[in-house]
Amino acid sequence: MKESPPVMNSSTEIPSPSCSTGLTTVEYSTLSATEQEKILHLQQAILESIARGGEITALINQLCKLVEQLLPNSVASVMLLDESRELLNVYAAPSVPPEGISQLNGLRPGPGGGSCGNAVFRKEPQFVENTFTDPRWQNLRQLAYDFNLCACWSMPIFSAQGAVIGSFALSSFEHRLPSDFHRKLLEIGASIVGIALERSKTQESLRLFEKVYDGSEEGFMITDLNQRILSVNRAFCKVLGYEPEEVIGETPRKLASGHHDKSFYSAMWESIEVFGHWRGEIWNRRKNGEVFPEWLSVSSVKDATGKTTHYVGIFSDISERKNAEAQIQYLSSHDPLTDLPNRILFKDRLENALAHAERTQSRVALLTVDLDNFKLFNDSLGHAVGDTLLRNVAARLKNCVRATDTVSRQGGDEFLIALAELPDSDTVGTIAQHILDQVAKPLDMEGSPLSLSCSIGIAVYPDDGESYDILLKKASLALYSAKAAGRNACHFFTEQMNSDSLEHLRIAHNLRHAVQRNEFVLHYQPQIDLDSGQLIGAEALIRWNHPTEGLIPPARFISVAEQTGLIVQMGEWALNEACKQAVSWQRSDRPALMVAVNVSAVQFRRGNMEQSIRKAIAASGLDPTLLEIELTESVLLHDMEYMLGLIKRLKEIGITLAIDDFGTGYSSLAYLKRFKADRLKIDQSFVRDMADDPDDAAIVHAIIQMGRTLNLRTIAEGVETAKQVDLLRSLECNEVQGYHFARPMPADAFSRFLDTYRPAVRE
Ligand SMILES: Nc1nc2c(ncn2[C@@H]2O[C@H](COP(=O)(O)O[C@H]3[C@@H](O)[C@H](n4cnc5c(=O)[nH]c(N)nc54)O[C@@H]3COP(=O)(O)O)[C@@H](O)[C@H]2O)c(=O)[nH]1
Repeated sequence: MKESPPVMNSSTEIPSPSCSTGLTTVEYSTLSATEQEKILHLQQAILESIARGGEITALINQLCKLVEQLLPNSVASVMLLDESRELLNVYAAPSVPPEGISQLNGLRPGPGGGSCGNAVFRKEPQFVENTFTDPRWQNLRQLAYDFNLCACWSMPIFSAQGAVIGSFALSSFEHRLPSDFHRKLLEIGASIVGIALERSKTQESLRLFEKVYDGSEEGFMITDLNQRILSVNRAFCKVLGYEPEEVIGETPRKLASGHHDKSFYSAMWESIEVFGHWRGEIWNRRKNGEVFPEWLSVSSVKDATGKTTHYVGIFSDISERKNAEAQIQYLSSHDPLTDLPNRILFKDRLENALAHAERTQSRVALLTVDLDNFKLFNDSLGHAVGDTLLRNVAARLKNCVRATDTVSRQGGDEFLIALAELPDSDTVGTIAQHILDQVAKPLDMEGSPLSLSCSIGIAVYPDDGESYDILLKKASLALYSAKAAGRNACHFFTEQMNSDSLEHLRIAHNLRHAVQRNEFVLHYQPQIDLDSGQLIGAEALIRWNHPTEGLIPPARFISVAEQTGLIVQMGEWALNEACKQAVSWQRSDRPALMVAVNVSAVQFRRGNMEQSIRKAIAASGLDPTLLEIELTESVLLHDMEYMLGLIKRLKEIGITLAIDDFGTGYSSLAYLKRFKADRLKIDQSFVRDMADDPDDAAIVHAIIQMGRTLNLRTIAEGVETAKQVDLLRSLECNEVQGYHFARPMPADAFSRFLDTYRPAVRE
């Protein structure tokens, strides 16, 4: 049995010779005075060693040597059972050569296992006078011969519980039997070894406990039955900041944080009394006053009779874990960019506000806020600037509402606001207008002012709905409507929006079939050169020729087609059809006609525009210089580098480029130059009122000037009156398009128009 050395102290008792094994022992009094004296010397020597605090192996080796001195011509040995309790190994045999030890190791106790094997097997002393002949030495005969071990006397060693753990033996180089004195030596030897090993085990356990107790990361506290602290470990002192002497004698109440009421402690002590333990989270106070969370386990310690004698508390400081949990909790409920609550927390807060509003009969408004053209800023100025803009907007939104309201970021440039406890809907309108004004205030971006705007959709509880989902859906519809109405506006939800959204779904469903059945037609609207009055081209405009509803204008289905992606197929068809048609109009007696085709942003993102255009030209045989594609500014600014490359390649084929709805977007000179646009189409919203509104006239004038500076032609769309024509001419606009000249018409009607058209004679 492998044993760790014990640490013995001077209080360790030398066993009384009569209490060694419980076997019949030699009476001390039967020994002679000299023998008694020798035994006393032996005990004294061992005691001195113990007093010096020697190790157990050294102690047992010394014992062997001392006993050997008392029996000349002999060697002493201690063998112990291994952990399996099946084999004996030499623990100490200071005078036996190593070869002898290796022959002895692994000895199986049994009738032929020599004196030690038999002592352990039979649990009683074995005195073999002649090892060469005795049957008990049958399995060890060779050893006896090799080392001239003529006789061998062995005494079993017992544990405190009475189990045999090994043997103490004296092997003699002469055939002989032990005298009483020798038997006494054996008894004392076996007894000392037994007790020393036992002590060693206890000491080891104690040392282990001490190690755990003092080396532990967890705080330990031991109290008596009255909860007076008896002992605390190092971790306790480290966590709580007390020295042991500051808490010993006190009760754990010294550590109380005041965070728990009486019932908490009563429940805790009830559990300890009934179940013997309590485990849970508790807030305690450090010496410096700081309150911190602990994971505490308190157990009662009972004696052999089951009576509680002590309480042990073990705890760990869980502040860090709690902080990490709080951090995770925060991150999972907040947007990292703006620090605003995210969708999950927003929903929770709104639902609480709704429950409160139901009780107090008040109103709650849900606002969906979306920045106008944010993507343009993000793509053109870079994401770092985009992030700064979002953080600024978040701060402004928070400043527009009360602390009890919630502003949240849903991702991208979308924000949600919950306004709680509102007296009426008018207040919402006022707050929404304030938000529009605040967001529209120029931002200082590293010295350059930057203007943003936003659109807001509003749904109000209980008028528009009673749940988060319904209010969100309705506020989103209202937002959609605000965007469609030209942005920088706030719209309250109306039932009309609901039916519009149902209409949207219906269109999305039918559009798919329309694409399969090819239910589209192109109408063409003439474009006139203002100077000469000549018809120079046509804009191809798609219509849905619905089997039951008749011609449906693009305003009703283009955005749905874009959202569903169907625009890619529809746009490809329009391109092919317009090219074919333009070729069919070509006749020697007619001037060459340009055909302009609208191309949506989605076609650039999802389709292969370059290939589609090349194919349409190849299939129709149209001179590429007679094809113009109309793009809005926003298409060009999305993924600018890619678009620059693509437009460059298309222009190399000869295709021309018109910027549609010019004036409503970014209107930047820089990108017009980079993209080498050919024509600017002045948005009809400016043309419509230019005759009456000097601001619109000024914008039209500025666009025409800008075009001239950059060597671009300008075309005004939506021209309906002669007055507008005159004004545009005076501003030196190049071309015009509008109902004043002709509405968009089917291809055959356009063909007839071509034949009958005569430029108006200018006065
Ligand atoms: N991606 C594609 N978009 C397309 C395609 N065809 C059309 N469209 C887009 O739909 C928008 C609306 O088109 P439509 O209803 O045909 O309106 C055009 C004209 O009918 C209208 N117009 C022309 N003159 C006047 C006028 O004097 N008064 C007045 N009130 N309206 C007039 O303007 C529209 C032409 O606009 P524009 O394209 O900006 O030149 C249309 O704007 C396209 O965006 C398609 O095939 N693909």
